[in-house]
Parts: sequence; C-alpha cells; structure tokens
Amino acid sequence: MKIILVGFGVIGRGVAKVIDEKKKLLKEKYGFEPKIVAICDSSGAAIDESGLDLKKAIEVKEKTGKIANYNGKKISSVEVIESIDADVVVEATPTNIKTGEPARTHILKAFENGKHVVTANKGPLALYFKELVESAEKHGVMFRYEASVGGAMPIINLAKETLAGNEIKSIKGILNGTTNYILTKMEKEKLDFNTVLKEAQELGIAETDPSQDIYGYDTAAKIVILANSIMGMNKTIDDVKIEGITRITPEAIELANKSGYTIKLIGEVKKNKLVVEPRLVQLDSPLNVKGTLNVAMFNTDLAKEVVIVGRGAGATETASAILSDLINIHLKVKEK
Ligand SMILES: NC(=O)C1=CN([C@@H]2O[C@H](COP(=O)(O)OP(=O)(O)OC[C@H]3O[C@@H](n4cnc5c(N)ncnc54)[C@H](OP(=O)(O)O)[C@@H]3O)[C@@H](O)[C@H]2O)C=CC1
Ligand SMILES: N[C@@H](CC=O)C(=O)O
Ligand code: NA
Repeated sequence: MKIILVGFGVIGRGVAKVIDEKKKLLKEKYGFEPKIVAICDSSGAAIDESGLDLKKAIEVKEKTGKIANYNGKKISSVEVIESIDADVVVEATPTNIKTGEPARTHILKAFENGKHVVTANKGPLALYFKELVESAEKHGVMFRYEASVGGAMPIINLAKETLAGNEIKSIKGILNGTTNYILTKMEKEKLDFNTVLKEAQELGIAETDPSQDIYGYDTAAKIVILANSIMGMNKTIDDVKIEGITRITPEAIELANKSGYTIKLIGEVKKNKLVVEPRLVQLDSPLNVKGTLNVAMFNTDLAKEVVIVGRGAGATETASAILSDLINIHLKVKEK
C-alpha cells in the first residue's frame, strides 16, 4: 500500500513512527506492507516513490522543522495528492472548525484522484460530512476516520460494526483529552488552568489552536461526527449548544467533591439535541475517568448501556486508530 502523509506534526510523525516500528508484524500478521511515498507539511514535501526512509524523515523534521529539507521538494500538498501514485492519503493537518481547510480540499482531491482517505481531522467531518461521504462513494474509494473521535478509543468503527442492528438512542461522554487532563490536574493537584494547559500542549494532546479544546469546539465537532456517522443525522457544528471549561476553577471542583461529585466536560447527542457543557458527574460514575482518558456511554435498545474508555489523544494513541483504518482498507481491498 502506497501512502501519502499530509501533515507531519504530532500525529503525522506518530503515524510514521508506528508504521516504521511495526512493519515486520504488519507483513506477517496481515500481509500489509505500507510504504509512505510522500510526506507533506506547510513547507513542502519529501517524495520517494520507492518509499521514504521514515527514521530520516522524522529526524529531518525534528532537527530543521521542514520536511522539504529531506530532498528539497517545494511542492504543495494538493499537487502531491494529484500527481503522486498512491493508494491512500492520511490527512493529519490542523483542525479548522470554521472552514474545515486545508483538509476538506485535500480529502476531496484525494477522492477525485481515486485515493482512499484516512483522517484524524475533525474540521471537514464536522462541517461537510455528507459532501465527503457522497464524494467517496461517487469515486468508489474508502473514507475512514476512527481517529477523529476519541483518538485510540474505539468508538466509530465499534458502533458501526459491533453495535450493528442496535438503535442507538443517545451517546454521551468525555471526548476531549486536553480538557479532561486540565480538570483532573486542577482536582488532584489544585494546579491553575494556564499551567496545566501549557502541560497539555507540551504533551502534544492539545489542538494546534488550543482554544478549540477549552471552549468546547473540539468536543462539539466530535459530537457532530458521531451524530452524522453513527446516528444517521445531518448536523453541523452550528447545531451544537457549546460551553467550555474556562469558568471552572479548582475551588468549584473542590466544592463538588464535598458533595460526592466532580466536574467534567460532557458532550451528548440525544434525540435531536447536541450539547457540550461542564456537568456534575458522580465520583463513582463510569464517566469519571482521569487524565487524557476519554469515555463514551451508548444507550441502545438491544445491548442496553455500553461504556467504552480509551486514550483520546497523543501521538501513538491516535496513530493506533489511523493504523487500524489503514489495515482495514488493506484487508477490504485484498477481499476484492
Ligand atoms: N494531537 C492529538 O492528540 C490528536 C490530534 N488529532 C487531529 O489530528 C490533526 C493533526 O494534529 P497534530 O498532529 O496534533 O497537529 P500539529 O499542529 O502537531 O501538526 C499539523 C501538521 O500539519 C501541517 N500542515 C499545516 N498546513 C498544512 C498544509 N496546507 N499542507 C500540509 N501540511 C500542513 C503542519 O505543518 P508544519 O509542521 O510545517 O507547521 C504540521 O506538520 C488535527 O486535525 C487534530 O485535530 C486527532 C486526535 C488526536
Ligand atoms: N485536542 C484533542 C485531540 C484529539 O482529538 C483532545 O484533547 O482530545
Ligand atoms: Na477513536
């Protein structure tokens, strides 16, 4: 499988790292032989149709900040997607919740050029879900986005496959690792908001623009993706009532604790209502998970309540979801 990797930040480099480390296992277990033939960032691209040296690519990026220094290609991501022979585009550029760009254009160009897409990017999914899914179908290619909600936490593919046949009445949970990390540190170590936000950025879990995390827009994007991809709705970010965690203080959490509660940023889709807000959560609730963990509670007709927990952010955690989508595309293509 030839792969074009667009975006070489925390997630893009995480994908390159896990593919490099797992190549023997992937071949033996799945007959899967991924080859990254191009890597793009905002400076240009590294291109080698025989397969890039991923250790060297990561080293060049970390040392110089520009992937174009690998072999000096000043070429745009769109030109790479249109001109380089590849099977899949992995889209890992920053989420832009207002325009969905540059990812929306990257994804549509990939489909138009007969390339499957795997993405972690919530922007285009939250703003143009129907357009993207219809374009993939029209061009006969696959479109997978497990990493876009809950990072490593299996939620989209689990709902589509393992909960198939269920009526999913509602989904609610903690879908942002950065804000959960902040609230956990404020609760346990009484640290102030800005100190912990900086820590989250250093951990590489915050968005490129962390205001998307703390004002609730990242969670809102994920709720829209779940509503559209799992519950068959046709919503956008404008349909979500959104409040973030900027009003929450260590003292407020301490007060909640005294009554047997904590405070969590909860996203919920139920009937036709999509909400993101800080809520009191009982200390013994399955929703009371810590640190960068995410949790989602499904309410279904057959399986009743189903609760899933996993790491919602981080380089290798998110790369895990992207890798599973790549393997699934490989296996489905092999079946044909
Ligand atoms: N971090 C996490 O834990 C998770 C992130 N995500 C999503 O994954 C995506 C990537 O996140 P993350 O890696 O953390 O973000 P980073 O900011 O670390 O990396 C973004 C990358 O995209 C590159 N880029 C920006 N514009 C373009 C462009 N036009 N063409 C090609 N490359 C471009 C940047 O280039 P340059 O290096 O030159 O600036 C950078 O390499 C986001 O959509 C995010 O929401 C999803 C789940 C978890
Ligand atoms: N910034 C996001 C990254 C994953 O989607 C988060 O903190 O969950
Ligand atoms: Na996920």
